Amino acid sequence: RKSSAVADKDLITKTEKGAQKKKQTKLDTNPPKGTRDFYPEDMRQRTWLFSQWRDVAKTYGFSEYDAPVLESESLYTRKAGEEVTEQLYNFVDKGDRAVALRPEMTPSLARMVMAKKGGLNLPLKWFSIPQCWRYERMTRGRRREHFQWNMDVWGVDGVEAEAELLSAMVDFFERVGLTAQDVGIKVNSRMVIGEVLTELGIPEEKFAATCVLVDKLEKVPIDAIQDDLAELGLDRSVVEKLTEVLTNKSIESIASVLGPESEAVKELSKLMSLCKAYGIDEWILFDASVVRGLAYYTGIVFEAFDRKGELRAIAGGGRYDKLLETFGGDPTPAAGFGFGDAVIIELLKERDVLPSFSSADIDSVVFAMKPELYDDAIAIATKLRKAGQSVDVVLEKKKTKWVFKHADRIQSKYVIIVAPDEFANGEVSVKDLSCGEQTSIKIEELNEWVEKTSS
Ligand SMILES: OCc1cccc(Br)n1
Repeated sequence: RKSSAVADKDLITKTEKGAQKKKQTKLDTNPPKGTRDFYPEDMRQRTWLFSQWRDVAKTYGFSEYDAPVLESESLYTRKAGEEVTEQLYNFVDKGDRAVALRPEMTPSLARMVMAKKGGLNLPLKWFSIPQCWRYERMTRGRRREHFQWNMDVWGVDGVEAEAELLSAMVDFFERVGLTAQDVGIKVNSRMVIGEVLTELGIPEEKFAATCVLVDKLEKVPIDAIQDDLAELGLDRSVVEKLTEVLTNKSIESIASVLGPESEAVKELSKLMSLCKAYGIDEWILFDASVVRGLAYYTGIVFEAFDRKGELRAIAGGGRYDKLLETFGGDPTPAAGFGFGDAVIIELLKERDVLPSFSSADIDSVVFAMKPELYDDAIAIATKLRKAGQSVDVVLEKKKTKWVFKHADRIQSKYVIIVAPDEFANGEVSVKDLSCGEQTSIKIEELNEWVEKTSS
């Protein structure tokens, strides 16, 4: 047996060697490709954005729900050539199940509604702020995750549901300091395309995939999707007729194309008059070229955009009356929107209306001038916390100079100094960092001080 001293020495050498070995394989501190870390300042910004979304949802009487970020892949196998399903973040799990990180929330919502088999009292007005995922080859270096505010109304046939959703979107924009000069919301109905395709004798089952292709036409030249169009059996004349119809920028002009009995024209006209009733019509404009890229939309569709045209769509949504049936459920009307967390932040920055999130909003830093006063300092901190203040306690022996620098750095409003002489007189010293003034306050009057300074 080695003496304990020798054994200890060996152990230390081994530990050092271990540490050295560990040092060589340095951790990659980046988050996984396409994902973000939220440090405290980022998290304050995210919490602020989510609280704006939650406030609007509450104001409109919507209830929050959630579902797993992981879903069965079968929820998203729609085979309509959508970007959102082609870039699925899917894999086979250890139980040999084909699963995916949700790329959107609506299918989870449909699954939850279907699970209750009519046991839910309609209409439903539900909202959620899920993190959604896509697996895009990093060629374009785009993000693979975002948080998307979802608001949905289930069980309402009429465009009253869409009008309520549009009003909620506008309410959010106004809350964060944007105006109808900054943002517009383009509104259309997929029934416009539906009526044109019916006129041209294209069967109903090609409707969804055609809409997805038309949406792509907005972004790429027609040659890029010629094969897809051919595969769908859409010859050039059909596409030319469609693109000609989609150039219409007024409901009157589309009415001249579709005729006075057009259902699309009727629902669009009704939606516009409801928007006037909400007082949001200056935000809303008809644009027949808006189709959105999700296959399951069946009627009204809309998308919010920045009027300077510098950013991608801010938010989008529409009616999706057939989604439950595609999952084998009962026909249930539904409409909703999705609102991503990235574009809106870019827009608020660009319009210079994004608040600052540098401050952790600390009211007081409390510190014991002498270690023997530490117990008294934490008793005072506890008193201030119970009175409603957010208090940062200096947990170690620090010089006063450090404490003032620290308090300044975290933008605290006050520094409470527990010093021997004042404490012996039943007082603490309070420094107001907004003006530098330092006064003594009786400990038994601290609650009144909190009251006075927080009003
Ligand atoms: O907007 C489409 C989408 C879906 C999931 C994740 C991200 Br980032 N973007």
